[in-house]
Amino acid sequence: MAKPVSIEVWNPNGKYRVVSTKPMPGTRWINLLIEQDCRVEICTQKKTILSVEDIIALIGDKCDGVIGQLTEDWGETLFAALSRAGGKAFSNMAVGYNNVDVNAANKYGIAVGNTPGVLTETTAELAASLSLAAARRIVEADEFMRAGLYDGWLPNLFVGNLLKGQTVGVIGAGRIGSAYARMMVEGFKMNLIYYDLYQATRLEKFVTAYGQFLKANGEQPVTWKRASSMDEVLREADVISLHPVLDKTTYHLINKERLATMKKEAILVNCSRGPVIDEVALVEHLKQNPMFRVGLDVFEDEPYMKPGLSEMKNAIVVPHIASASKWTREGMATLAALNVLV
Ligand SMILES: NC(=O)C1=CN([C@@H]2O[C@H](COP(=O)(O)OP(=O)(O)OC[C@H]3O[C@@H](n4cnc5c(N)ncnc54)[C@H](O)[C@@H]3O)[C@@H](O)[C@H]2O)C=CC1
Ligand SMILES: O=C(O)C(=O)CO
Repeated sequence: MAKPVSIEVWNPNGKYRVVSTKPMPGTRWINLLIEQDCRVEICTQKKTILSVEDIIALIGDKCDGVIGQLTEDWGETLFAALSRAGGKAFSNMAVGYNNVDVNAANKYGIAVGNTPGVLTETTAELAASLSLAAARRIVEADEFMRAGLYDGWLPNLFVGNLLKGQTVGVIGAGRIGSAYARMMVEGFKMNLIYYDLYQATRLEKFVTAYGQFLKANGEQPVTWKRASSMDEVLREADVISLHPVLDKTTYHLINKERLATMKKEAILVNCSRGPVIDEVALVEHLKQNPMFRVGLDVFEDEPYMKPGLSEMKNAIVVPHIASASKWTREGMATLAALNVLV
């Protein structure tokens, strides 16, 4: 049995017991729960990733709902424990729910919620930031300055890629993929090629209208194409950003063979889930192709990186912060609380 976990309690006499496995930003989510007569217990344990045993200890004998995190393994064991404690709802503070076994939740009659929408623009902005940082070699250049290596302007110093007029490729043109595509098309006048199982009609209309606007103003219009396969995107695009869900169909979507079909100077960005890329194959590809660059927010064995990745100058790595804006994180916490109330 896991050791007892430390908790902070709000509204101790509330009728319903709701547990949050982590402190979350803002107080709105706490107030919403208190208004509905909940006793709110927040785990304050100094341990980033809670084990299944830790969470079972938190659930205890009586628990009406849990707000959990994407780092936790919400499968049969936890849903059985929550059901035994009388629980009726589980809310994942994330839009991605690949850590949740929805079938197990259904089996125990536990409703599952996630937090879509409030993180769309924030996540797309990080994907755009990584695209720009990779194209213009911002991290390498910053390290160079801090190391005191700059001794004057040079024609060949940190030469990168111009985005204007190049092609941006989006794989998974849902909420975030479409928001990212709009940023890159409108902000940098890139042409779009995308692959998704469904047609992104609103995105296509946006790019068409923007292209017409540019043309009417005497500028080169932007274009769009819906690719019939993912491979077409990989072959044609200069910057490729991955935004699909993680499931069986997208696991290792980017592998050794597919990396080999990409342009030698392409940029690959991943703000979806780490296992969408075969990270071992990626490290090898980065070694063999120094002009190929990546911007990664997520990793196959999070929080770890595959051997060799951290040494690659052509990789920018950030710790799963794509949705980390104050507004978004407070919004995610609010949605997560509303999910356990309905
Ligand atoms: N790095 C981070 O902090 C964040 C990561 N995410 C990840 O981004 C994912 C996408 O989020 P949203 O855009 O809100 O979801 P969404 O459901 O709107 O978009 C996902 C898209 O992927 C497409 N898709 C599914 N299977 C596919 C396949 N085999 N090939 C191509 N496309 C496929 C779907 O048709 C859909 O359009 C989440 O599931 C989550 O894993 C989301 C937010 C923050
Ligand atoms: O929401 C998600 O899926 C994340 O990865 C974190 O915002």
